[in-house]
Amino acid sequence: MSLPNDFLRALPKVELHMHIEGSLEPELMFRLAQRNHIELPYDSVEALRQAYDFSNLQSFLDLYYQGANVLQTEQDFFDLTWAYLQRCRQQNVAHVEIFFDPQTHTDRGIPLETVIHGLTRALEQGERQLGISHGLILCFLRHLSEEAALDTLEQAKPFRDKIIGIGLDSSELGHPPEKFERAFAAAREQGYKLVAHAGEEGPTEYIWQALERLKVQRIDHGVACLEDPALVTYLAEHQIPLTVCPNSNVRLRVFDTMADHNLKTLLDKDLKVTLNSDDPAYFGGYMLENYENVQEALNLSRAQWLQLSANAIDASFASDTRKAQLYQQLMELF
Ligand SMILES: Nc1ncnc2[nH]cnc12
Ligand SMILES: [Zn+2]
Repeated sequence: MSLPNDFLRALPKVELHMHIEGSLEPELMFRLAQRNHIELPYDSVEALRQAYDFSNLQSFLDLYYQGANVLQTEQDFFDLTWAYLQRCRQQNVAHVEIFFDPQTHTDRGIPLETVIHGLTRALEQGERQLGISHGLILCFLRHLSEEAALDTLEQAKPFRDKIIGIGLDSSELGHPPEKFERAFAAAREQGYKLVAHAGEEGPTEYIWQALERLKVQRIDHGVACLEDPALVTYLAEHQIPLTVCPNSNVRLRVFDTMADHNLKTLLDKDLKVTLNSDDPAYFGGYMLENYENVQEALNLSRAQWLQLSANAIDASFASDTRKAQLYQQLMELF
C-alpha cells in the first residue's frame, strides 16, 4: 500500500525523545569550535561525519560527549536549540519534549544557569514565533553516581518552573535503574514527571526496575520488552508509552536493518508506541527521516500512522488544552 505524496511530511508530529546535544550538526560544531577557540580532532565536517560509524551505544556516546565540549556560552545553547526548532518547523513538528544532560556541561565548569537560559530562551521564542510548544526534561547520566544525580537535582531547584521532567540516559549496561531509586523518589516529591531510558541495549529487567522502582510514566526505547511476555502484557494493560527511535536503533546496531526492527510487532501487541529521532545529527535525520525510513522498510498503513501520531499526543506532558489542539490538527488530515 502506498501513502499519498507528502502524507508523512504533512502529519502533525510530536517528538518526545530527542537529546538536544544530539542535534549538534557537524557544521554548527565547527562554527562553535571556531567561535570558542576550541580545537577539534577532525580536519573537516566530512571527516567528522565519517567518524559517525557506530558499533554500539558506547561508541556513539564517546563522540557525543566529545562533541558537546564546543558548547560554552548561553548563545551556543540558544543557537543549538534554535537550529533544532527550525528543523521542527520544516517537518511539521508541533510539540517537543527535549532532553538535556546538565552534568555533561557542569562537570566541565559551565554553570547550569548558562545551559538552561540558552535552551529556554530558544524554546520560548519557538513557542512565540513558530507555534511549537515544548517541555524540557533534565536527564541524569547513569554512568555517574546517584550522589551526583542528587546534587544535580538540588542545583536545578531555582529552575524548577522551566523543567517538566526528569530522565535517565547514557551507558545502560551495568547501570540499572535501581541505582537511581532515591534520586527519582526525590524528583517525584518535587512534582517532576519521570521517564527513563530502559531496554535499549539493556535487559527487560531494567524496564521492570524503571517502572516499579523509579515509577516512571514513560519508557525511552523499551524495544527489548518483547523478550518478556509478562512485561508486554503489563505495558499494554497500563498503556505505558514507549518512545521508540528507529534510526537510532539501526545506527547503534540494536537491529541489523530497519526491516528487522520490531516496531510492527510492538504495534500489533497494542503497545503505546511513539516515533522519535533520539540524536538526529548523529543518526541520519530528524523526525521526518525516521518516518520515511520506517515507511520504506516496514510499509505501515494510514491507520498505523494515525495510531502512532495519536499515541504521541496522548503520551506527551502537554496540557489538556494543547493536546486538544494537536488532536484537531491531526484530525484535519484524516
Ligand atoms: N540513545 C541514547 N541512549 C542513552 N543515552 C543517550 N544519550 C544520548 N542518546 C542516548
Ligand atoms: Zn535517547
